[in-house]
Amino acid sequence: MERPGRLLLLSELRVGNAACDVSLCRSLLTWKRRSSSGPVYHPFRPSVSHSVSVSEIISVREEEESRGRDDGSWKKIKEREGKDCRLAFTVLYVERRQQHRWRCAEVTFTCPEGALRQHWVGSIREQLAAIASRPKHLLVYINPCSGKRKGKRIYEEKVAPLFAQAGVATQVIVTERANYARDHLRTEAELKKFDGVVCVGGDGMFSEIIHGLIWRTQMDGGVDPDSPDEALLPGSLRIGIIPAGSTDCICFATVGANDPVTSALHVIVGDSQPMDVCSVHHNSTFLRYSVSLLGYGFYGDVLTDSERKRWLGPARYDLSGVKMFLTHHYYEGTVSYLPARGIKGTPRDAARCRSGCVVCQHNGEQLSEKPERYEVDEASDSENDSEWRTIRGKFLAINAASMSCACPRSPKGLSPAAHLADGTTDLILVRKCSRFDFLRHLLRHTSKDDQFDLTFVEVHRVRRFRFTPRYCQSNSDLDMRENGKHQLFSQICRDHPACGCAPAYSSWNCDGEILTHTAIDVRVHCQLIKLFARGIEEPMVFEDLPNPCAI
Ligand SMILES: Nc1ncnc2c1ncn2[C@@H]1O[C@H](COP(=O)(O)OP(=O)(O)OP(=O)(O)O)[C@@H](O)[C@H]1O
Ligand SMILES: CCCCCCCCCCCCC/C=C/[C@@H](O)[C@H](CO)NC(=O)CCCCC
Ligand SMILES: [Ca+2]
Repeated sequence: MERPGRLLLLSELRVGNAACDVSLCRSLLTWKRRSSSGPVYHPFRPSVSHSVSVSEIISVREEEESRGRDDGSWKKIKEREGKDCRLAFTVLYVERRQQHRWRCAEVTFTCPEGALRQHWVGSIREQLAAIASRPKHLLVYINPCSGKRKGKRIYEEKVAPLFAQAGVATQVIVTERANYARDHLRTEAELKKFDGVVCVGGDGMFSEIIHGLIWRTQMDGGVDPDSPDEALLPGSLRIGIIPAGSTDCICFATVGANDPVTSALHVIVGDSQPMDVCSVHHNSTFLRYSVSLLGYGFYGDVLTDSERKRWLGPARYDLSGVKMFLTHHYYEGTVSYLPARGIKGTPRDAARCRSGCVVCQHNGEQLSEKPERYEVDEASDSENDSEWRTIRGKFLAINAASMSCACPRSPKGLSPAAHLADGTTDLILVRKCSRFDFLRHLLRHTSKDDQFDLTFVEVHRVRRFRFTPRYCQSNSDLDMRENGKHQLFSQICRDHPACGCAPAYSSWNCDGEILTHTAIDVRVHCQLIKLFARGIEEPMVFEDLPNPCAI
């Protein structure tokens, strides 16, 4: 029973031919078919009830009076649809489909009189306007070259009409070159005018957006991005991702699907998902930020090789993946890391990071309440500090996954138990092993088997790590990528793997971009940015499922 104080509206309205009791409470719009004997409970004819949370209503519109008036079909429409459009209003709302997809559904209510319709429409609009987290003005960047080059069409056909229906104003910029969006955000964009930034593209385009926004925030706040020890300032604008790229792992891991309509709806309802960001430095020079994968060895080589095959589209990764698997290069070097202590969660947990994740909440609160704890670790981070661990060896792959990196290629991801916003990254070390063993490890990314349960694989949840390739160790300040001799030999070996000579170094794959240095220092910044997302929702239990019987 609803407490009377919470009930805003209760009317008998029609939905199609059926009379319904329709109520609007503070957070719920409910319509329930009346049984023929009135609103009394009938054990053999249960009435169908639908509820929509106001937070998931997209918009409400009054139906047009002119429909069918001129050609005399008005009466027919009335008869067929059982409604008088002059007194009707339609509510557009989020409907959940399979595999975390959202769609915009609608229901039309017919009122007995115009004043009642006004009252209903006005009340719903008032409630929607009171949701402060909904964006009203968005800055949209479209990469016309992402994935299968369909970004512009996807935005125009699937996303723009939804934003228009929801009354979200946009400024749309189609990028003209790589780094156009990043540079525009750094220097030109009037960010005060907007409630968020939307990027239409892949992980590389998202990377441009965060680089622009994070840079601008640090400049405005007087923070030096070149200092690996300085805490970065969080930005105020949320970012929406309309997936149109080749991997789209950031969208997949934060929403659960790579679907432009689903993403647009998460933007409209004003969702918010905090996310960790890693800063990557070489000595005291800032290189890049990363939110998904930092991969040396296998994933670095796959990316380097695939960049020469861009014309192939998303299939380039499969081809380069097979090639690099057969090439089977290993790399020598030293990894040092600062284990994440005093936090919840481990990389071998069965639990996954999901919507409203308690691990992320707990760790985020702990790091913001006791930043000194974090700072103490950071301040005493000399190589001699007992907290730091060091591993020297030969590796096929060194991967740091700050989130699961789930994507359609690997629905559980590189580190299935990694968290979006817990202030840590999972450092995965795959030591030199046979081709057969490496294949076992890789294939486990696509099955239920545990990819870490192998003797040559280890995984550590860390807050900071460093890597130095072996050939840099004699002079750690010198990065051998800048040494012409080694670069030349390495290039020859890369292009002619049959020569049997192992290359000295690989490259880092940083969220799909190649880094210019191999010796790096990586630090996780807990919850530095926010997305228009809510994390992957758990599948609904039976009682929560929308009733399939439409009214
Ligand atoms: N107008 C443009 N012309 C050429 N390149 C662009 C343009 N705008 C952005 N870029 C660059 O294109 C690269 C790839 O873009 P994006 O990440 O959107 O697609 P993708 O590589 O197909 O997808 P994914 O990163 O998911 O694999 C990015 O590095 C980005 O900087
Ligand atoms: C021989 C059979 C092997 C099958 C194994 C499949 C394993 C798949 C794991 C997928 C991990 C994706 C990690 C995501 C990285 C993104 O930040 C980045 C940018 O989009 N994508 C790539 O680098 C693209 C990297 C694509 C790698 C294949
Ligand atoms: Ca994380």
